[in-house]
Amino acid sequence: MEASNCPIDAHFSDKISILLSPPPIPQEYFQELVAERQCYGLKVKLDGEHGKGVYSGVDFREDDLILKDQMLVGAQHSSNKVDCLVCSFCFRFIGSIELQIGRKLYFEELGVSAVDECATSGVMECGSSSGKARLPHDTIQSLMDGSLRLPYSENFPLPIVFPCLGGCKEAYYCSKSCAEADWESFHSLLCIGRGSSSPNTEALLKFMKHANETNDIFIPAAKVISSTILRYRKLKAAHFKLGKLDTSNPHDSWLFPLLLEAWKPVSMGFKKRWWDCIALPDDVDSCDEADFRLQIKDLASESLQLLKEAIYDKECAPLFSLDIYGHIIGMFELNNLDLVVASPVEDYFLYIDDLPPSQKKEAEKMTKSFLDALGEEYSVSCQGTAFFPLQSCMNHSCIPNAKAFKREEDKDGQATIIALRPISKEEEITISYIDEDLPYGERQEQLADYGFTCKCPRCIEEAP
Ligand SMILES: C[S@@+](CC[C@H](N)C(=O)[O-])C[C@H]1O[C@@H](n2cnc3c(N)ncnc32)[C@H](O)[C@@H]1O
Repeated sequence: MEASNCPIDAHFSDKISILLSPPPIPQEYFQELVAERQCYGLKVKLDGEHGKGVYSGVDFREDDLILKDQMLVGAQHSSNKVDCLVCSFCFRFIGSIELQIGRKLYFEELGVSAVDECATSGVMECGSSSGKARLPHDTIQSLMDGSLRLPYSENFPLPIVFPCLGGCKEAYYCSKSCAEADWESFHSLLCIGRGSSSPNTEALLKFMKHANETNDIFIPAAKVISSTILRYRKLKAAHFKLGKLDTSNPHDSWLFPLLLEAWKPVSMGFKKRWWDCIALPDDVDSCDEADFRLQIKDLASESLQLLKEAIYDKECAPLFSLDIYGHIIGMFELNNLDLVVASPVEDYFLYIDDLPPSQKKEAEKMTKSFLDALGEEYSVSCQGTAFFPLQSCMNHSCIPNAKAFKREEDKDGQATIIALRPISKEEEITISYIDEDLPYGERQEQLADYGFTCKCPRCIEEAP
């Protein structure tokens, strides 16, 4: 399906095709990533069969840490925001155990709750949460303002909450450095506060509302565009400073290479257009497939229009083409690792449960009412969508030799990959994109979402 009749797509078609052509693997780029992450045993290579893949440069033993990958861009699901307060840059839980619990109960009191913690639509539901004990409003307030302390919560300290540099009430941080890094990398253009660099924060609000009401995958996509623009501006400023560009005559032939350079980290991501690669939902008949894909494309077009009104930069115009926007969203669809950070509230209640009987009895006099008010979902992990530049180069196998695994010490949104068995030097490192315990047919069905049929040795053996 062609991208669109969007004028930017037609006007910049040459540049868009350069931005979208898969680059040869720049070894220095991946070497830099490997060095930054200090995972020196890894190499990214083209194996010819499945595109890029990650290979081992050393021997790994079972349970060895292979990689701790930092995300290039990520966003917490909108629906998850009522359940946990996390740093908008590194996704670490912030505030205090009391604030986490009080905030969740406060939203429930208001009748706002996440419809489904796994849903990607980001839609929130209003209504009363049935079957849970209610706590007085003042008690919830005192949890949130810190005047009420829970027993032993000092054993679960969380970083204090840092506000957004632009003054919005949407983004909070675990530290000044995260607030500054987010501001410089993504948020200055997407902030709806008074200090925002967006020329039109009203349009930005409309964009956010549209994303929250339709599909919150548009938010990380907007972050990709914003970060590319901000990188481009930095590169341009550095070139001017070094006298490499003539300020009186900024020429396209000088500026486009800077845009390409700014786009480079995103260009490495495997991608296809969203409306071409998205799996057909079970409730859509195959004879309605063309209509369904057209609706998805129209939705992306609506979202892009709003984003364009909010942050358009004419020197970065090709980024606002529907083709590029569709490919960015498709990149999130096809790269399989979700953002997940476990909640410290779970650890807190488990700690209380494990106390010696007399201490437990005493502590529970206070904690029980909160646990009852929180109900079964007393602790919800932070969940979102993220793109990890190295992990996303790992191919799938139904008999993987590695897996993504959160350890006790992994308290933020990084992706941790661990060896499942000994891996020898030069072997490809594979992970499973799905639950590999499923039977053959179901595995293939789920892998169809990633656009391929698995032909790993196990699938070959189990194929009917
Ligand atoms: C997360 S990317 C993995 C890196 C990718 N090979 C690349 O070139 O960037 C996922 C895509 O890689 C390809 N892929 C991964 N594992 C595969 C496999 N076992 N068989 C065929 N294609 C695979 C599919 O096209 C899939 O959508």
